[in-house]
Amino acid sequence: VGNPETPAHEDGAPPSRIAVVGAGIGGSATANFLRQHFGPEVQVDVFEKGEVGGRLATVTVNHNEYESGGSIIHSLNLHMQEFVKQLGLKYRRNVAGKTAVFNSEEVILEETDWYLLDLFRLWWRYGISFIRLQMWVEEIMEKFMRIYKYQAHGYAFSSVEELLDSLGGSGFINMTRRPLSDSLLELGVSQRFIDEVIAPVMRVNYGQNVSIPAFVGAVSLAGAQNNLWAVEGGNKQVCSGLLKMANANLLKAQVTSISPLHSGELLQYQLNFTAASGVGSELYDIVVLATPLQASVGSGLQFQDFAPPFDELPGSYHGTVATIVHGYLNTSFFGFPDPRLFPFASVLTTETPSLFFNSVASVCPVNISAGFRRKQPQEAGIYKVFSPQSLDKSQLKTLFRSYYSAQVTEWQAYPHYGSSQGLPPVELHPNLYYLNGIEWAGSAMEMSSVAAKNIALLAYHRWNKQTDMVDQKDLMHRIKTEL
Ligand SMILES: Cc1cc2nc3c(=O)[nH]c(=O)nc-3n(C[C@H](O)[C@H](O)[C@H](O)COP(=O)(O)OP(=O)(O)OC[C@H]3O[C@@H](n4cnc5c(N)ncnc54)[C@H](O)[C@@H]3O)c2cc1C
Ligand SMILES: CC(C)=CCC/C(C)=C/CC/C(C)=C/CSC[C@H](N)C(=O)O
Repeated sequence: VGNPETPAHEDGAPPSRIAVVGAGIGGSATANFLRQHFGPEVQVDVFEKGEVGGRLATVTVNHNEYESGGSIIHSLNLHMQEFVKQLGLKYRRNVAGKTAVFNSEEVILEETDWYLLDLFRLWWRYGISFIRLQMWVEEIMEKFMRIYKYQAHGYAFSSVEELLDSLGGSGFINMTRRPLSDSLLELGVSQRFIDEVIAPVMRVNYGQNVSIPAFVGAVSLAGAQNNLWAVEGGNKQVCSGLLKMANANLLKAQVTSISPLHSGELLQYQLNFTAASGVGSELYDIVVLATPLQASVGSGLQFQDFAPPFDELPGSYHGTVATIVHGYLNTSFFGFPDPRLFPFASVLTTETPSLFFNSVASVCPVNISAGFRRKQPQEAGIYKVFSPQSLDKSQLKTLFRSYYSAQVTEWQAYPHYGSSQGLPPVELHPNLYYLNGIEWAGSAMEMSSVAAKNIALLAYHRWNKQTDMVDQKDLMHRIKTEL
């Protein structure tokens, strides 16, 4: 759409006003990076129609908060790590707990206290599938980490395809197009391992099956490793912290439409919005849309007067329900009549039509005081259940012997992978950028953060017509030889 080469200003003046639509991690990180690149003078307005944090949110039970959206962060997610450092926030390590896999009749796989025994069991059941898988994920992570070097050197990409190509060549792009199961079978991973281990991980993390693309499959598997952390006090604090650090103006308003305004050589964008106080309209030099634009998500944003016309993007988002339950887990349902003998903190499930939930896990509050311990199943505890639909009373009574409360969050959670072909564009119009296309490669806090840094760099280079910093090839080599 549009021609990215058209300049907004001919005179080399910096932009005076930039708008970001959405104050999730993507929008907040964008505001922060825009401030870093464009300097202290530019006005950065961030529009948010709901809560700062977006899909990073908590629910409160008994005066404690629990993550109901994005909850875990990988130890090699360096943007998230850097935000936490810069904001003076603290890490919260995962409190160890054992995982089991349930197939609707019995627990088919269980972690024990003995690492070597677990390894032996995996080898006995699946051969060397798990070693092959581990090496595959490590290799992908290693290539993915190149992005931090490229971005530190100021390089930007005009599309998600260009970004992926620079990290892992055509192999990475192909991984966004072919099913995870095909890639793993080709790798020599057994069908049994795919059914009993990989499928349960895809169900808990993306609510979908092993036909999701291999790239997001690898992101999901990285999210099942044991080097994970979260932000003490709640992940959404990163968003409010970044907005503050960026000295951005937060406007609690829903942007209802956007249209380009040409006046001679000058191109600006008019944003119309609705706030509690009424409707408003503002002009901006650069606009970043940091929210999914698929119809099923309902951003309420309309594109007006774009030639050629431009509208919502194809594809849909996947509905996932997170239910935070305070109660007594019905361990009999999993084949453990005596709750004292149920050793698991989380139960994943295989792809079984009769199962009405994807996973159930005992969860820790966002503030873990010293000496915190997980509740035993014979005690009332706090559990998070992921399911494709809201749980009815009888389903809740199946999973819990009794419960005090059940708080439901219905998310348009992540792309419904396979509902659209190809990856959405980053550049929608000369100075109008779209962040959330990256989710179609993989949806995670760090993916939105990587996209945020990329868009801030791209907007800066486009504004200053620095074409040599965009879509450069062979960056590994170039960086090695740069002074
Ligand atoms: C249940 C669940 C669990 C997850 N678990 C993890 C996890 O453990 N680890 C991980 O890394 N990721 C996880 N994710 C994914 C992660 O949460 C998302 O990828 C990430 O938060 C997306 O951030 P974002 O800022 O790009 O989008 P969003 O958070 O969706 O932000 C978009 C914002 O834009 C606002 N907005 C929309 N339209 C308008 C408008 N017209 N005007 C003004 N504002 C508007 C919205 O209100 C929203 O606040 C999970 C997601 C879900 C739903
Ligand atoms: C972007 C890279 C390289 C790694 C990110 C790995 C990661 C943290 C993936 C998590 C993905 C995700 C959408 C998880 C959802 S569910 C999380 C958790 N199991 C929960 O119970 O909330």
